[in-house]
Amino acid sequence: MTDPLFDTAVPLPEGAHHVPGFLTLEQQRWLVARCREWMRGPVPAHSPRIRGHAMSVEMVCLGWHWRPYAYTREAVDVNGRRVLEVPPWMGRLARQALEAVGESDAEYEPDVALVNWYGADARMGMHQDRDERASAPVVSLSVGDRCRFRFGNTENRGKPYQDLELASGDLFVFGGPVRLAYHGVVKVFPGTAPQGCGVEQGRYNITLRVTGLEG
Ligand SMILES: O=C(O)CCC(=O)C(=O)O
Ligand SMILES: [Fe+2]
Repeated sequence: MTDPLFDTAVPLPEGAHHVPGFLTLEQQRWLVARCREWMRGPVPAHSPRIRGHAMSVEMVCLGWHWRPYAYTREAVDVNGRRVLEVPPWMGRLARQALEAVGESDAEYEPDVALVNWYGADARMGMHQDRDERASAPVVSLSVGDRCRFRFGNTENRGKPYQDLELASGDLFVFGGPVRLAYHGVVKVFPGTAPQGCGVEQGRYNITLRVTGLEG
């Protein structure tokens, strides 16, 4: 189980917020069903390749297709199809998320969602979300197994960083002064997904962002 002291011992920097249990189990199940649909197509889930190496996550994108390191409307590195739009309910959910962390923004309209699937051995190296031109916050939702999430500094991949656990239903937001903080997923803890979340084993993460791109 997550020790509540684990997260509260060191406060997160200004602009970063963690809300455990933001999504109900019912919302989690519903989101998982949508993720599974999106992963079937029109652009199937794939593992993006970075300098010749496939990432360990499987990803599907809505709104814009991300590949290292650019956004396009068509999945040029998969099957060339145009990605699905970000559904309006995701925008509403993102605005609720910002409200929940005290960063209400009625204008927040994410135009891209990256949906990542982590199997038992998947992880994500320290990186910045920096292919967006807009400075709006990133809204991240997790469902399934718990993971160790590393939230670092804006300068480099190394220390100082904070490790926290993201569990099923958790919300994480980073914006403002830490919008470009390095972050990554160090480890997924297999078999820790709660009953009823829609996932037996593995982890979904959805990040909602504003690209600031046109076209
Ligand atoms: O899985 C996570 O919690 C983080 C995902 C992430 O950093 C990304 O998609 O850029
Ligand atoms: Fe990221």
